[in-house]
Amino acid sequence: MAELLSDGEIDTALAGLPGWQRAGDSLVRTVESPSFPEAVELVRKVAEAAEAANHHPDIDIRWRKVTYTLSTHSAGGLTQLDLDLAAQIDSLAG
Ligand SMILES: C[C@H](O)[C@H](O)[C@H]1CNC2=NC(N)=NC(=O)C2=N1
Repeated sequence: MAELLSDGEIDTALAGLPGWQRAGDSLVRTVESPSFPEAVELVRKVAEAAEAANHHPDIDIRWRKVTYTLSTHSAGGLTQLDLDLAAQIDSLAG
């Protein structure tokens, strides 16, 4: 099982993930797309990446704004799996 990250490790990682904020045991980013179909298309790509990694975000779709919430539920907090998925979402979101 992936190991929980320390507060220091999370702070260091967040310095390189400017769109993301920590909210307790989660990382959160809201991505605004130009339109609803484009927002859903991004969700589809994120879903593909998440399924390939077997690590899944919570996703809240509100018109063209989508909020991704990352946490490793089995570990009860943040792990490297969440940092990796955050970086993947960033690269898909552009
Ligand atoms: C059995 C399977 O490995 C687990 O249920 C996976 C699936 N996706 C997951 N996603 C996330 N975010 N946390 C998990 O603990 C998790 N567990």
